[in-house]
Amino acid sequence: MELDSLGLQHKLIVSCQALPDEPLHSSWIMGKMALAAKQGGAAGVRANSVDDIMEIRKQVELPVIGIIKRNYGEHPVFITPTLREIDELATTGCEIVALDATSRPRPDGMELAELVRQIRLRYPQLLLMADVSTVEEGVEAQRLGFDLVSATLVGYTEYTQGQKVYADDFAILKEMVRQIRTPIVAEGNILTPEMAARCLEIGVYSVVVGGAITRPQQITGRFVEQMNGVQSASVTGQE
Ligand SMILES: CC(=O)N[C@H](C=O)[C@@H](O)[C@H](O)[C@H](O)COP(=O)(O)O
Repeated sequence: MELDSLGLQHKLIVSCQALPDEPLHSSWIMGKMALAAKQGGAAGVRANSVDDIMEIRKQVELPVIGIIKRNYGEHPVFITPTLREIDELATTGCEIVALDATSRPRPDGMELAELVRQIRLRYPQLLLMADVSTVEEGVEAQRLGFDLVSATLVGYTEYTQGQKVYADDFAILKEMVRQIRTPIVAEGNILTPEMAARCLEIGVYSVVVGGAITRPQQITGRFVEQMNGVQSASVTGQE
């Protein structure tokens, strides 16, 4: 499959995810989230688990980036960690699969290069998106032939803790665009429409927005945080 045939270039992809410990955990709700995203003009969807992807595909005809988040004990690699998750995702017909492409060892001990080789052999049609946390990991993902490189894990690996993709006017994305020819995806903590537009100016291929659209507990939290500590005019006026 050709990436450019999916119509994702310079477009918004909405991540519709709610894990078991989140209030909206439900394939039915994720299907409706995807429908709402489509009505709002999203060009694609990112989703977790076979059940959610199947429901989303019933609701919308948009390209899907599929992942399976699975924990193997205490192992830190959890986004599509092994070939087992790839086999499961292949049953959904999702156009793109995203997987952890950090330099960390995988739970089954397989090297990333070998995993990519096996996926290409089994599923030559599948497009592969590398979820990385550093520019160097993005460079390596390009070398391994990934179709997309996404900044998904910036700030989420032990060695990038505390980093935000938007720091210093998206410095890390600028560096990825400069060093990597593979299309770059801005993902993770893109919180406003202005931020998404800025990522396009910087030269990314697409922007993935999750929580700021589909996690109401996060959206509510930001309202509350902003409002806390503000003294209302009427209260201060009475003093
Ligand atoms: C680190 C991790 O587990 N990221 C996950 C990857 O699929 C999702 O939980 C995020 O929602 C997604 O990347 C979009 O990011 P944000 O929700 O910040 O817009």
